[in-house]
Amino acid sequence: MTQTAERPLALIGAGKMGGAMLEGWVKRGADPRSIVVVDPKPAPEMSDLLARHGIGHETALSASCKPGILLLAIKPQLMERVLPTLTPSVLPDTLVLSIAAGTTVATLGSAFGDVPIVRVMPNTPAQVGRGMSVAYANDKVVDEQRREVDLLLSAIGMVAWADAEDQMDAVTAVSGSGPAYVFHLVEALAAAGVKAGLPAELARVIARQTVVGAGELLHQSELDAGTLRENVTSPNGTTAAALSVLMAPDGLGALMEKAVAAATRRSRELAG
Ligand SMILES: NC(=O)C1=CN([C@@H]2O[C@H](COP(=O)(O)OP(=O)(O)OC[C@H]3O[C@@H](n4cnc5c(N)ncnc54)[C@H](O)[C@@H]3O)[C@@H](O)[C@H]2O)C=CC1
Ligand SMILES: O=C(O)[C@@H]1CCC=N1
Repeated sequence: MTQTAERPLALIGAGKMGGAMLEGWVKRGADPRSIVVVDPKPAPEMSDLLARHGIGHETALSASCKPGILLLAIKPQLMERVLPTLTPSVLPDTLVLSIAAGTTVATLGSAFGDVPIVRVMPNTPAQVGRGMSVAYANDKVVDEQRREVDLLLSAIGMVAWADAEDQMDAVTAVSGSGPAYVFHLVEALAAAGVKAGLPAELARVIARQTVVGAGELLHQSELDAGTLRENVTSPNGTTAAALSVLMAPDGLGALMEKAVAAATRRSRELAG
């Protein structure tokens, strides 16, 4: 991170997502003096992390603090109330980053004026350095600032750039919310194992480890997901029997399409 004690990164909201990003940066050795956390009510684990690493914490951003980067990680519904309180701290060269679902560049611009703004949609695996972040920049963002954002986000996972702001709603639905779908898959697989006759604890352990192992294999392998799926599937075997259900016209594909469409719609609604 290139932020300094004089122009720190101010993290506004150290909850589940802002906290996951912070934890990712701390694990990568970020200089605690270059970060200020603003949260009126951080979770106890977050307060511990801040204390352990000597990261400054305030309940409101002090007027004297002029962050180099202002990272907004509060709920979209709070933006209208909180943004005006931050305006005095934003200088013309402050880079405003927002991870809020739905909150548009126009909304941020109406609070802060003609400043560089980047919307970022991260996800919680950032906490362990395996995040997926997609960024969209307004036309005030210069190449050096794009590199700065790349550097910041690549420290906690992969980074991609969207070239149109309206793509951010579908991005939110796929990668922002996506970890929840995978965690639900673990829950559903374990529940199905119980229905098939397994003790609950054994079903929980094997469902979890199967997703962990498949994710790690996907991570380490050069093969795409379809090929890795085929490698499990013996002709006329057990996997083929299951996939004939999951890949039926009304199977997982159709369900996923409906789920992603619902999340995309909700992201658009949050824009107001
Ligand atoms: N949870 C996730 O997986 C993801 C969340 N997001 C976005 O991140 C944002 C935060 O979501 P979560 O972390 O899940 O919510 P959260 O509720 O866990 O965290 C929000 C934090 O903001 C703090 N806060 C409330 N008022 C504040 C104020 N005036 N100033 C500073 N901090 C304040 C709260 O105390 C809380 O710690 C949302 O806009 C959401 O759309 C984006 C990607 C993924
Ligand atoms: O559920 C939400 O609205 C946020 C945005 C993406 C993940 N969590």
